[in-house]
Amino acid sequence: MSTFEQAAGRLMVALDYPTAEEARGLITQLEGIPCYVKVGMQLYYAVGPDFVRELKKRGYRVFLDLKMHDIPNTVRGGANSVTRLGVDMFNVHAAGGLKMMAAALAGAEAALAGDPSLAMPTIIAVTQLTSTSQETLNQEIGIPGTMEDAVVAYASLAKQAGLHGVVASPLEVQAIKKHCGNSFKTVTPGIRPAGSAAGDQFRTLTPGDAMRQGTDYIVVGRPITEAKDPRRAAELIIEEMKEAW
Ligand SMILES: O=C(O)c1cc(=O)[nH]c(=O)n1[C@@H]1O[C@H](COP(=O)(O)O)[C@@H](O)[C@H]1O
Repeated sequence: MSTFEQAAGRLMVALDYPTAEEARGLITQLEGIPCYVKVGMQLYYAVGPDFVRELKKRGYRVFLDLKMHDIPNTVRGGANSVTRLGVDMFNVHAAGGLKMMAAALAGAEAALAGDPSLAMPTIIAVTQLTSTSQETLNQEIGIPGTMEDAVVAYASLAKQAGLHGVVASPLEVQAIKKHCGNSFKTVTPGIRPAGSAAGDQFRTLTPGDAMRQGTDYIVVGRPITEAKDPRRAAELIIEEMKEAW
């Protein structure tokens, strides 16, 4: 059985806000809970790298979720910049291909070579967004076959590129671990505590069920940020994770 702190360390709270003030408001409410925080495009495009530096100064582990997807040279540069910023984790789209993912790793390595005080961030690839259904995958995106096969194929490619793990739904965790090994990290959004609205998420599980699938981290946004009492909502999620350990 895990402790509350151990379980909290595997929760990533999505700071999906338009201003630093609102993000700080949530952080203040979650004070003392040793969770990861995720800065995504809404907050980063509004407030930029200074807010990430502020989070690092305050001792948070930061997942910078910018989902890079561009030509290899551009992604190498982007990965270099975010590594120099000192983030603990960042992501790219696996759909960018092997060379693009390898370029992300090379960009991070170049940053480390230039500044030995930096640590290698965990670099992960988005396989298929958790808002994507089987039907959307086949009919709109144009990838045939099952969602699980598509996710596993991208995960295998990410591993081949030297990345450290993937973003996927909790429903695919077991297949990813089976094909890529247990130490290959899975970061799973699409988390919905029982009774909470799915919203635009399609491939979902509860926090407890996601942990039982063997995921490394769960990502939670609105079930915490839109709760009447966000601290209580986060505590209940961590308790559920802890029970399922
Ligand atoms: O890379 C991500 O973090 C991500 C990938 C994915 O496939 N699905 C997904 O929901 N996310 C992010 O995870 C968070 C989920 O938020 P909620 O749906 O509000 O819990 C959002 O910040 C999304 O941008």
